[in-house]
Amino acid sequence: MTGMRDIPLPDEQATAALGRMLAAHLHAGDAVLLEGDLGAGKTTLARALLRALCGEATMEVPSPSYTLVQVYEAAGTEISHFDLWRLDGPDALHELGWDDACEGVVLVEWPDRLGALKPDGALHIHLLHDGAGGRIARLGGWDGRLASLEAPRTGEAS
Ligand SMILES: Nc1ncnc2c1ncn2[C@@H]1O[C@H](COP(=O)(O)OP(=O)(O)OP(=O)(O)O)[C@@H](O)[C@H]1O
Repeated sequence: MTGMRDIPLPDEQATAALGRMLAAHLHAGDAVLLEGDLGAGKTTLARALLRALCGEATMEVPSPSYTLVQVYEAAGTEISHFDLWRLDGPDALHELGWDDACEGVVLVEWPDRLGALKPDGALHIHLLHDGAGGRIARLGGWDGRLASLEAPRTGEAS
């Protein structure tokens, strides 16, 4: 993928700060595809992003591991958080309301399960272990919008 950008995330606070920073750039119709092994930091990033989007720093953000999707609302826009690890195939995705969800903001964990439904122009985020206890966020896609992202600020209240 061209136009990739690596952001170092030395600790959990940096992962959360990246989530908050990204939230400020998201609009209806955006898709964020979040990849990473077990323990890579997907939940940390997703929770910070959703809390920032909804403007509620202490909001409960239940894992969609079993329900496959959790839906939030912010300023009239629906934000759908999918965890597709247990998805049974693309038909099940339609039953979960995928098509309507894409009119708002979608945040997808395990996006390889989307197959042909993977949205064009999505922001891809791959969280990788950096070998020193921290993580690296490898950002790609997003039709040139990556260049406009500022580096996340750490040290803010999460
Ligand atoms: N940049 C980071 N550096 C070091 N540790 C981090 C970083 N980001 C998150 N962590 C820590 O990594 C652990 C796993 O994070 P998290 O639960 O978010 O991962 P996950 O990808 O959702 O895992 P799973 O797929 O198993 O649910 C947590 O203890 C979290 O605090």
